[in-house]
Amino acid sequence: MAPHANDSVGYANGNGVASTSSNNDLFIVNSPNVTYTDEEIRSKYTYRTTSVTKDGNGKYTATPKETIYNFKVNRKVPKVGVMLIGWGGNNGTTVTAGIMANRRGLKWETREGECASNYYGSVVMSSTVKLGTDSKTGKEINIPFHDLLPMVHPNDLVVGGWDISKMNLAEAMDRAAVLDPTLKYQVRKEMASMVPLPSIYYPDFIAANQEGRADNLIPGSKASMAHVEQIRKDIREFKENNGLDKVIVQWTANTERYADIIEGVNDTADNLLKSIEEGHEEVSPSTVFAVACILDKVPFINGSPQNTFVPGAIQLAEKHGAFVGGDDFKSGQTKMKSALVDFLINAGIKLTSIASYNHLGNNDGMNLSSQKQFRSKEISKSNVVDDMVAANTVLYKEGEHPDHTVVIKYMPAVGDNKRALDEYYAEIFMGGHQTISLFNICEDSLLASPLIIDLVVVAEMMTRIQWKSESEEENTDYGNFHSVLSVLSYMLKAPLTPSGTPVVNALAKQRNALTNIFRACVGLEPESDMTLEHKLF
Ligand SMILES: NC(=O)c1ccc[n+]([C@@H]2O[C@H](COP(=O)([O-])OP(=O)(O)OC[C@H]3O[C@@H](n4cnc5c(N)ncnc54)[C@H](O)[C@@H]3O)[C@@H](O)[C@H]2O)c1
Ligand SMILES: O=P([O-])([O-])O[C@@H]1[C@@H](O)[C@H](O)[C@@H](O)[C@H](O)[C@@H]1O
Repeated sequence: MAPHANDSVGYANGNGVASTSSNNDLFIVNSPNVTYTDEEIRSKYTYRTTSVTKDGNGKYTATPKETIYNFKVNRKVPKVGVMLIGWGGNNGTTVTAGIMANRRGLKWETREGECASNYYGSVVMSSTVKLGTDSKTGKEINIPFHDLLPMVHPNDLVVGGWDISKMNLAEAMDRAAVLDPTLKYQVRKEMASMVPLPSIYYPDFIAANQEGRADNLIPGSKASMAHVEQIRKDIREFKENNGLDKVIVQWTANTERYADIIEGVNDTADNLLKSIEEGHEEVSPSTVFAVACILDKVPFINGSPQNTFVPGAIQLAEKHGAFVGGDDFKSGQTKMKSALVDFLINAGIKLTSIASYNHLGNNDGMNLSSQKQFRSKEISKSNVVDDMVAANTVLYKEGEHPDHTVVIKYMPAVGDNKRALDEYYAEIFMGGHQTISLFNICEDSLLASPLIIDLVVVAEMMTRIQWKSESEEENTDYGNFHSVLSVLSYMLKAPLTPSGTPVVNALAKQRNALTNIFRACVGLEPESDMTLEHKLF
């Protein structure tokens, strides 16, 4: 893997600019459609699709279509900070300690022996993509995903954030009870020096059982934009105090209830701003944070299932050209579901029932023991099969779908080690049935933390990618991707997409979209897996 900014032979030299020399890059694309300078990679990419029309007899006509896009990637790897809302929680403390341990190359004793720091579970840091095939042997050449584009290295991330609990991160790490004591011991001093910034707490949005934690609050109400302005100030100061080029903000605080969508309150950008100005009680803390970030074009990602992005927030993001993404980290039970359902339905097996139960004992589980907060999670965990079912009209008639139930119970004894029990029931050939029963122990925060890292790295990368279509005037400026970063969907249960565009939950499709968009930025075709070179000879 190419060295990163802090290594002696840096992928990025002193001022963070990736060297022009291809020697420091793991690969260079040899194509007339790709050019490299000190600052940029530019590519001319032919996007091939198939346009389909249907005649009166229901017959389709498929017409291949080509659109040429020009992509521009800023190669300068910036100094990036991530501010977590809910920093003192299980995910927040775990991801912070994890980055710290990786940065220091820590090892620690466990019952199974010595364990070394790693980024397992991060698609960016621990998965590979196929670059191509060896020109001589024809064998696949796979490279680390992280080397596909000049991405930030998580070891270089500066972490901070807010929490309604004033507990320092060492004590909060103990409260989370996720990491091994022999690891905690090595990071304790540094973690103890980290104290979450005061946050905003509107009791009606999270479970009443969270009230005991709320001892670290920004005073006053959200009225007159006071909370928005405080959050904006917090982000500015974090950036200045740490000498950062960029900050990404993520919500990993507790699951909120859904906010009612009310005309005149949160249905438009102007109404939402006016409602916050007036202190309207139906604007949630997560939406207030989102608005604060949007106003300063700080990318904001929602790792929880609530509808933070009310219509007014989306409209505001589009108006400001700010990046937003969400919802709800896709960590364990649902990630498995989105892969298994994809496999079953694409294998022509008629899934007819999904029973999805889990119990867990962490604070998130306690918050979810309240019906309104559970409802937010039930929605995000239930909708994840819709696109796969709708795509197979052979198995399912219009509106037909498998039975699907989601149950979550709070059982303190198991802590963060969620027990997920699933039963998939399906019809198979000639009246047969297949029953798949899964028992999946998901150490929730150890599965979610790498996703927090991937969301930061990919979202930041997206701020350095611009595009324009070939058909536009030569002097037309490049533009950013749409404000709603649907490219983040692989890490999320309920992917947010631009209004009117389809929601894709199939895990393989999500990963292909992410990988192939990054490949296109360096002028490489999507990986088709046809391997005709091994079939036509
Ligand atoms: N595998 C996973 O852990 C996983 C997967 C998907 C989604 N999530 C979501 O991630 C979130 C965090 O999960 P967790 O296990 O870390 O929960 P947690 O309860 O341990 O941490 C949440 C933290 O948020 C703080 N908080 C609550 N309201 C706040 C506010 N308004 N401002 C600032 N801080 C606030 C709490 O004090 C707590 O420290 C939850 O919403 C959960 O549903 C987690
Ligand atoms: O990602 P996943 O394992 O399907 O879903 C999980 C839920 O099953 C769990 O109850 C909840 O506490 C976690 O926050 C997470 O959302």
